[in-house]
This record gives sequence, C-alpha cells and structure tokens, in this order.
Amino acid sequence: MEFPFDVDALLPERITVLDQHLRPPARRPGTTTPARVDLQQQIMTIVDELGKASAKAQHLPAPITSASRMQSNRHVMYILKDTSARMAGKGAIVGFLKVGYKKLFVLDDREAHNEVEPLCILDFYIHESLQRHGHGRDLFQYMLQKERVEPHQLAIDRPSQKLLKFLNKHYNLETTVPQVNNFVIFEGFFAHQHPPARKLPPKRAEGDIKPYSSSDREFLKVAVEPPWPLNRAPRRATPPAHPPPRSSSLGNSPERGPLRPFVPEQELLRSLRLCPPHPTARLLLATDPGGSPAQRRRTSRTPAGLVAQSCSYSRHGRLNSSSPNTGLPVRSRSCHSMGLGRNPCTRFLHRPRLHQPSPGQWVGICSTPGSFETCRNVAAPGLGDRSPLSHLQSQYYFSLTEDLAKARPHNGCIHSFIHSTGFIISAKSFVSYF
Ligand SMILES: CC(=O)SCCNC(=O)CCNC(=O)[C@H](O)C(C)(C)COP(=O)(O)OP(=O)(O)OC[C@H]1O[C@@H](n2cnc3c(N)ncnc32)[C@H](O)[C@@H]1OP(=O)(O)O
Repeated sequence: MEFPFDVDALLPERITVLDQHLRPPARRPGTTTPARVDLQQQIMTIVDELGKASAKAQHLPAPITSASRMQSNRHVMYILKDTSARMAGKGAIVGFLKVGYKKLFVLDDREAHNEVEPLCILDFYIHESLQRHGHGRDLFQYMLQKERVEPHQLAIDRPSQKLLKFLNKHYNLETTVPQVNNFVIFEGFFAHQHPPARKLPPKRAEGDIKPYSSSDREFLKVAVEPPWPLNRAPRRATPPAHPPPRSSSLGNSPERGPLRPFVPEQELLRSLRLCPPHPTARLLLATDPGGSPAQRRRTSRTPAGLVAQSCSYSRHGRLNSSSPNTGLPVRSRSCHSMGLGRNPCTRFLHRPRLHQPSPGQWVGICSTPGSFETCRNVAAPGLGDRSPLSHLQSQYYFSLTEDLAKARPHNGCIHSFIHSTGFIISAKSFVSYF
C-alpha cells in the first residue's frame, strides 16, 4: 500500500509497533523532520487506510481498526513495511497485525467457565498482492516474540478462513475449544495458566460490573443467530467448513452486514429504569400482589408471571398446551409477534418465573446484546448477589444450574428465553427483578 508521503522515512524499521499514542517512531539520523503533528497525522492516515483495507478484505461493513479506535483502546498494532528494492523511494506498507488483552469468559473442554485475560488477535491483514509470501508469518512471529506468548495461549477474535488456515499451517493450531462468544481458542489454551491468560479474581464489587470482553467486531453485529445452547457445535478436530465465529463461536456470531448502532448496556439499563411501564403492564401492576418493581426486586419468590402464561413458547410445539412441569398454559407465540419483545417495559410482563430456585443457585441473564450479567438467586431478602460473569458474551439469558441444557431461547425474542419450566424469562425483567 502506497501513500502520498514518505513511508520509508516515517517508519524506519521493517516492523513498527504502535500503541494508543500513535507516536511516530524516531527518524533515522540525517532525515529531514517535518512537524511532529504532521508525522502523527501520517501515522493516523496509515492506520485508517490499513483498517479500511482489512475490512474490505474481510467483507466487514466497517473497519474495526482505525486511528480513533486505536487511541481509545489499549491495543498494539504491528505494521510491516515493504523493504524490497521495488519500493525504494517513498516505500509502502505490506500489512498489519493488531492485538490486545481482553477480559474474557471462556469455556474449557469440560465446559466450565474461566475468567481470563488473554492476548487476543483482533485484526490481521496483508495486502492482497503480497499474501502467501510469508509476510503474515513474519509479522505474527515478531508479535509472538515481542509479547512473549505462545500461539496456543492466544484468543482469536472471529478468525477468517484464511487466518485459520494460517494458524494451522504455521502453528499447528487445529482443535478449537467451543465458546459462547466470538473468540476462538485452541486446545492447549488452558494448559499453561501463566500470563497472558491470567485468571482474574473470582469476585468483584457490584459496581464494577461492566459490559466488557466484547469482541472488537461486536459493533458490527446485525443479525441474531440461533442462540446458545441451540447452536452449540461439537468439538471438532478439523477446521470448520465456515469460519469458527459463525460455527464454533457460540451465541453471538453475527453475519457480516450493514452497521447497526450499538446501544451501551448502561444506557439501556438507564432507559429501562426510567421507562414508564407498558400500558398493559400498568394494568397488571395495578392488580399485582407482588407490589412495586422495587419490592419485587427484593423478593426471591414471585407469584406467577402473567405473561409467562400468555406469551410462552411450547417446547413441545403444541398450541395452548400445558407446560409439563407446571400445568400452566403455553403457546407457540413469540414476544415479537405480540409486539412486546423489544419494549424495555415488557420487564413488567415477563415476570421471572423460576421454579423456586434454591439459595445460592446461579441464574444467568443477558441485559443487552454483547453483555451479560448473572445474579445469584438468594433466598434471603435483599438484592441479588451480582457475579463477575458480566464478561460473558451472550445475547441470551441462560441458567448456570442443572437446567442449563434445557434452557431455550424464546422464539425470535432476543431478550428472553424459555426456562425448563416452560416459562419465558426476560433478561430485562430479571435486571429489574433483582
Ligand atoms: C482475527 C482476524 O484478524 S481475522 C482476519 C484475518 N485477515 C484476513 O482474512 C484478511 C485477508 N487475509 C490476509 O490478509 C492474509 O492472508 C493473512 C493475514 C490471513 C495471512 O497472511 P499471509 O502473508 O498470506 O500468510 P503467510 O504467507 O505467512 O502464510 C500463508 C498461509 O496462510 C494461509 N492463507 C493465506 N492466504 C490464504 C488464502 N487465500 N486461502 C487459504 N489460505 C490462505 C495458508 O495456510 C497459507 O499457506 P499456503 O499458501 O501454503 O496454503
């Protein structure tokens, strides 16, 4: 990739490492030095152009690498310059590799959750005219040495087919450990729990819960795939027919498509709290023995969820049949079809109806796409005990109890799922419930 300025002088080394400051490297002695601000502008132009080229190569609707994203994240970019004779003069850029540490919740091969902070491969691109010439390997190898990591310790953010083949060829990475998020990890990831895959403290204060561990590609999300556990892929020994993010990366592996604005979780939650109840909800609340949402939030036992009765989904595919566990009526009708699915106020309607969870039982919720929270369902009065599982990347509720495998998404309704009792549980209602 060529630029209208002297790339060769701007980046004296074959590989340049950039962090969030995007500082221009020191220039070779004897080189004329333009104003520092101009140099930084040139660096930013390179980063932006590389990001665009990478997005195009990966058929992404928008770049996931840009100067502004670099400045707002603690990512590291390795930029490879073309040092060949044909590029004598202004020089050219061959490609780049972007990495960064991310707090992730990953499943091990026993499907146990592990909170780790591995180095992640976030973006990787070699110019089309120079692919399969070993440049990618040079860059990758340099990064491994600089970051002092082994390939199997890495987590890869939605790798492309080419990258999977690359990792297989150069580093023998083949068998993946299925995940519920967009990240792909390989066998051996848990073999060495020394940094960079450092385990995080098991618990953190409620206020610390943040919607983090999101994939850099999260904001590109548009379509909702069948959620976990429905889309669970078996452990495989060979690279998948489709890129793992779409097949083995479970839960939120969107198809690439047009951009949709991402609503931050806190914003959504704020709006949830401020949002007046849905008119129907008001009606229900008026006759609700459970009292105000605040009261319910402090109650671990709830009366039957009204909408759970009127808007539930039959796992047995019968209309107006009864739930096998509760005897209550269930119908194959989605929240969306009732016009309720995306209304935050439906939390009042989708009253959680767990089958009297026992003290200390874990139940999971997802409050917004791309973030996840869990609450310990405590029998004692008071607020539920928030867990650090907020890092889990799932668009769906799920239960961490023995019912987990039976939990199913509500038909097309991304904010609710069907508990094994047959009741619809809304993530949002759960937030307010606790
Ligand atoms: C987390 C993420 O960043 S996912 C996005 C990864 N980036 C992309 O998919 C963008 C387009 N692809 C590229 O930019 C490059 O192909 C990269 C970065 C994946 C690899 O860089 P390269 O310089 O081509 O790699 P290098 O030459 O060192 O290794 C070649 C090997 O990579 C794999 N590979 C590279 N290109 C291809 C391709 N078109 N088809 C299949 N495999 C490929 C193969 O294993 C290949 O070995 P082979 O030629 O013997 O089959």
